[in-house]
Amino acid sequence: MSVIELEDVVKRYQNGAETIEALKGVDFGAKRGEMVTVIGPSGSGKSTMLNLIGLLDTPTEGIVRLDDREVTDFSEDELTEERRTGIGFVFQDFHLLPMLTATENVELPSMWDTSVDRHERANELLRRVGLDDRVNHTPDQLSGGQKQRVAIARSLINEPDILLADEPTGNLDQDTGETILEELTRLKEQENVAIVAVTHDEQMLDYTDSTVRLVDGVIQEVTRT
Ligand SMILES: Nc1ncnc2c1ncn2[C@@H]1O[C@H](COP(=O)(O)OP(=O)(O)OP(=O)(O)O)[C@@H](O)[C@H]1O
Repeated sequence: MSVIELEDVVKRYQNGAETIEALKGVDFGAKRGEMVTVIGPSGSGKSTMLNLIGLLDTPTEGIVRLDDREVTDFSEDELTEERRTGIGFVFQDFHLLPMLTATENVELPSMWDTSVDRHERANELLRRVGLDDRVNHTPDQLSGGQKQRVAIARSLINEPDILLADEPTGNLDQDTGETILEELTRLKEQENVAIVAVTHDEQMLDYTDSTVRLVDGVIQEVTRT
């Protein structure tokens, strides 16, 4: 069963008198333990799709389902909770806080949670991404690939069901990009998360379970690897 699903989703933006149809009836799903990559040219609607999957926006038409529940049935509090704990985000430019150590950056999204030893869990996640010897380093003391590993560890701190990755290799050279993709491939199974990645990077397609090609707001092709 898909943990996140879009059914015949249309998204229109109103720009003054102009209406832009960014998604024109998109069907999409991602399961736990699976990586789905959305690829397409600039302006094809990838970010729009990611915003809907991340519950950061709502469709103009169609249905978004999370764990088989229609998102329109969620209360504001439930939506906030899902965004905070159900979904982890990884960005092209890492979004780490420069004054904080790797451990503190990883802990940050769980600051409200008093039920766990956050420090311990953050260090455990950093160990899992191979950074046990960098826990006390600040971002300026880390390479690009190491920063992205910290960001991946941070995205997992609240044990999300879905990890959304927006151009995760966009700021990395090819070799480093590959190690990050290997890391994500390993983690999707270990952590049992659905990974939805958006990219221009064709090298990602070697690592993904399924590729969705988006062109001008329409899914042109779905390829399973
Ligand atoms: N808030 C907005 N208001 C108006 N139009 C928008 C808005 N956001 C996106 N669009 C338009 O919707 C279309 C899809 O944009 P989107 O950002 O989803 O594309 P993308 O595939 O992510 O592009 P890129 O790879 O360049 O980031 C584009 O034509 C864009 O100009």
